[in-house]
Amino acid sequence: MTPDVQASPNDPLRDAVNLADLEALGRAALDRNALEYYASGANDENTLRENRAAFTRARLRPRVLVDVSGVDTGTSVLGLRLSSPIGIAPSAFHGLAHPDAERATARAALAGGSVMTLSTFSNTPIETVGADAQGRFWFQLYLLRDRDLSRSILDRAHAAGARALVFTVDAPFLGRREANERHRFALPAHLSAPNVASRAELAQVETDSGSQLANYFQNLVDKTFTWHDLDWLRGQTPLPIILKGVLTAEDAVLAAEHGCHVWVSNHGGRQLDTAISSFEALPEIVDAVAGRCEIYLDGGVTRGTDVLKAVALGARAVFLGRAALWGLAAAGQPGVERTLELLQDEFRLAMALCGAARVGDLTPALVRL
Ligand SMILES: Cc1cc2nc3c(=O)[nH]c(=O)nc-3n(C[C@H](O)[C@H](O)[C@H](O)COP(=O)(O)O)c2cc1C
Ligand SMILES: O=C(O)C(=O)c1ccccc1
Repeated sequence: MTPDVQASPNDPLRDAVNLADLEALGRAALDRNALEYYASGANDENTLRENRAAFTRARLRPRVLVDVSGVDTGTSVLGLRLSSPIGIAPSAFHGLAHPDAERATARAALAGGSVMTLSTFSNTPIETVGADAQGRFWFQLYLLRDRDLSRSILDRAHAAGARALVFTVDAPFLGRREANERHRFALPAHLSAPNVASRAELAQVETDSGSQLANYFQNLVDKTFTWHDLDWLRGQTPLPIILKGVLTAEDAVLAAEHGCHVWVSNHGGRQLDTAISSFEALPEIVDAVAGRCEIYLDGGVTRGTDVLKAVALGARAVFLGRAALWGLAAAGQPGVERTLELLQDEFRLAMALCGAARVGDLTPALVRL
């Protein structure tokens, strides 16, 4: 007789039953430099923790005796069909996680019927990722002090098939991730940021104190940009513009008035420590925007019930930052696919147990804050 252990060959990805299992696999695959870059939040990491805690505190009010024999998790973002309201947030330097870097993430998003947001600071050129993603990608912009370079990046993203421009507005300066300062985070020599700078430029960055990354970023990114300049940006690209890093009703109203969509985020707790959790910021933003634009959310999403709560309260979709990186570090493309699959399965079950057969059936009445 064959023992059970042999009947089920050891496959760590298949054996992972939730995103925490994938996180453990991903963490184990990284060296200290990469792990601290991915995991860290700003300062005391209050906001990092609070993003998770806010989801956990909110309680569900499930409805019963609804036909949930065929739950449909499908939705759309800016007209793009998604298999569920789960996308991948932009994060820099996927090459720290896996040799296939952003190409693995893009292929996983395509395979999973999701959408990937490609960071300005990817290790892979926009064109390569665009070809892999086959239209299932948005491009995230850090506006650079070099406006000509910014413009050329925008042109390239559009030409490569990006469906939207995600303009990050919460990082004129990088928050202080103290572990990265203490251990002088540096991009390994084999990696570069081909959309913005050559490896040679990167190597010239002052490294005798603190994080190489923070210095590098500070030199490149524009800090003068205001609401008045949005019309300029509007003129540079035909793509829909999403402002990422909005946390207040006031700014959400300004975004809508400027014809932009809103991405509720505190950058995964990596920028302003003690900033409000994105989940707690959501209701006032939904209220203020009053249907004028789409609203997305990221920060601490690791459970199907997190997705359900955010969507019930008015988010069109949620996006995964670190969760996708852990999957990527664990196993490349199949790891990110598993992350998306596990979370989508959890979301489907949560919908069924809440008495919602369609994403459109998710309403604020399901959530008690
Ligand atoms: C390692 C790392 C790198 C990131 N790089 C970027 C970036 O290049 N551009 C950006 O807009 N946001 C960046 N973010 C923020 C994410 O887009 C997202 O807001 C955040 O990770 C969501 O929180 P979560 O990690 O809890 O899911 C980064 C986040 C992490 C963890
Ligand atoms: O680390 C980050 O959160 C981030 O947004 C970033 C992106 C590029 C370079 C440095 C930091």
